[in-house]
Amino acid sequence: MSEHYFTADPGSAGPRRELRLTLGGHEVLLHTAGGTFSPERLDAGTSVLLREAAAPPATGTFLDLGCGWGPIALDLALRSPGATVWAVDVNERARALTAENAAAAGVGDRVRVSAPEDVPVDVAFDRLWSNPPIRVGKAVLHGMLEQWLPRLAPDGEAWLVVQKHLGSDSLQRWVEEHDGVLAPFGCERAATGRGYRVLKVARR
Ligand SMILES: C[S@@+](CC[C@H](N)C(=O)[O-])C[C@H]1O[C@@H](n2cnc3c(N)ncnc32)[C@H](O)[C@@H]1O
Repeated sequence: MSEHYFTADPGSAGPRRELRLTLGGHEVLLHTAGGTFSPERLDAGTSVLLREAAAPPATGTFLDLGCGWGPIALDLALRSPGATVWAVDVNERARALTAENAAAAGVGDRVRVSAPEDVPVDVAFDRLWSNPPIRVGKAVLHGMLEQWLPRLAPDGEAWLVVQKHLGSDSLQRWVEEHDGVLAPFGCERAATGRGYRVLKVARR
């Protein structure tokens, strides 16, 4: 059985940890566990994304694609008091931690934790924020973007953080030059920091 954090069944749970973080301007006490992404600390790339992405609107429907234990979903929900945030992950333990952390942060009623296949098809997203799972390989990553980017609302924006040495520039080119379902979308490099690029994707 695989023990990668990005599988549905991430293997042995490993230690539970407490992390005290400031998300969306609020200090929150969260729990993480082994078998999820970056359980020891807020990932550097996630931190760059939260700092560099344009402030989300106060209301709307947002998506955290690949939520892990939930830092992006919680940041969005705490910043935008009128928003509903879908927190989606294939990893069951990650989803359980996100639900627990959202409840502890007081936003459990606005964070909808879900397996990818359970998000209703008629939900459109005003914002998609993601630290996507690069290590699943290009084919899977590209498939995820082809599945979720077309679900952006007409004025929707996606903000993605990708490590430069893990292919941020080629991912940007791939979106820009896509001549299928992503043809309506442009992709620009909105920020750089600590070896990461923040990409903004929106309809041209
Ligand atoms: C780089 S981690 C980011 C986790 C979290 N958002 C953070 O910033 O700490 C990427 C996440 O994507 C999830 N993932 C992998 N494949 C996925 C898929 N097909 N659909 C949704 N999530 C997926 C992984 O389980 C992992 O939790």
